[in-house]
Amino acid sequence: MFYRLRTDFRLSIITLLGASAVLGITPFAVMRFVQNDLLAGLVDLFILLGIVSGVLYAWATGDTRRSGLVLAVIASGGSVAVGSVVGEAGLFWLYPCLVTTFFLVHPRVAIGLSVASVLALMMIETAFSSQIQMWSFATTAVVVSASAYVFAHRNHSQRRRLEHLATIDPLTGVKNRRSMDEELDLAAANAERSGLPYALVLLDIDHFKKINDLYGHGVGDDVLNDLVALVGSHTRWSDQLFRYGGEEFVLLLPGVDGVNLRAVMNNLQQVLRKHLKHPGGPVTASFGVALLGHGEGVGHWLDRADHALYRAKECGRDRIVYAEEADSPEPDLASSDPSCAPG
Ligand SMILES: Nc1nc2c(ncn2[C@@H]2O[C@H](COP(=O)(O)OP(=O)(O)OP(=O)(O)O)[C@@H](O)[C@H]2O)c(=O)[nH]1
Repeated sequence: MFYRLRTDFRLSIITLLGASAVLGITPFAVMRFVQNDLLAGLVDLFILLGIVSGVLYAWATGDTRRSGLVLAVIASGGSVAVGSVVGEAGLFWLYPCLVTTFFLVHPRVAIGLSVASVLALMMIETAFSSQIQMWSFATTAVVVSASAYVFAHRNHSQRRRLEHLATIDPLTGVKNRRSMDEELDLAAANAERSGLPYALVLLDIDHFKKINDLYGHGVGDDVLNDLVALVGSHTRWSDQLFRYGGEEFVLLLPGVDGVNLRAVMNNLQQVLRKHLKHPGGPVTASFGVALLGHGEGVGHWLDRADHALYRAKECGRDRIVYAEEADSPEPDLASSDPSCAPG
């Protein structure tokens, strides 16, 4: 529970709104019923039930987008209703609602809801005791909304930047190993559900250390970037490339197997052979390819691709090796005697 609150910002705001509603509105609802003010009591009760249902829905489904919108509408509409039923004492509820709305929905929607709430209250004459009070209320509501907008917008862009930094390899701009783990899990789940074939390619530049040693790290970095650009421009938009570490990459190919997979791999190998270069000549790469087996775990899938890559290196590099089927016995690397078919 605490983990979800720590990692899901919108869920934490929704929960805070729920807790504030229960603690803040319940005493007023009780008081209204005790004072026989049925209408105000029912308004409070409906707002309370609406907010609590929204919070429970968000926790049960994880759909904080939809529940955030519903809660923002309930909170804004509720504060207008309270202001019109109980008059100026109810106006103060709009301020916390204005602020939380900006953290629950997209800023444009929040602006729309805030303007609509303030205008609605201004049109309901019973909400204010004087014109001065009405305009003071409108002005302060605009100031609160503007501040909330700036803060929410900044918070949103910083979170997006952090997410980007956490998932992208800074040198090459492709996704890093962390996002790869997530995407492979998604691929395995999707394969299980839909039966779509998935191929995983471990791609490792040959003798990369020599390139660094001979020409310097800058040239090595350029080779890595060139490789990423070449792979990107010779694969489909649905294929995904990840930097696995150092000079090793993972390419995830959905929807290909059999002859098509071999055609894709041969084409990729030819492209790299032809276009990937360092100042002294061509750069080659070795490939380990594994098709996801039925019900196979991601770790096992990666291991099979890794073993295939190991064999490609053992056989002299610059070649593609296809892993055994997932349900074949594990190749014993220590004693393996790879049959080195031409690459
Ligand atoms: N320029 C550069 N080099 C890197 C980067 N990350 C790792 N390396 C280097 O990549 C080299 C990897 O060397 P090895 O693991 O020996 O692999 P290799 O020389 O390609 O040999 P094989 O894979 O067996 O063909 C090391 O020298 C690392 O310093 C990077 O971001 N930029």
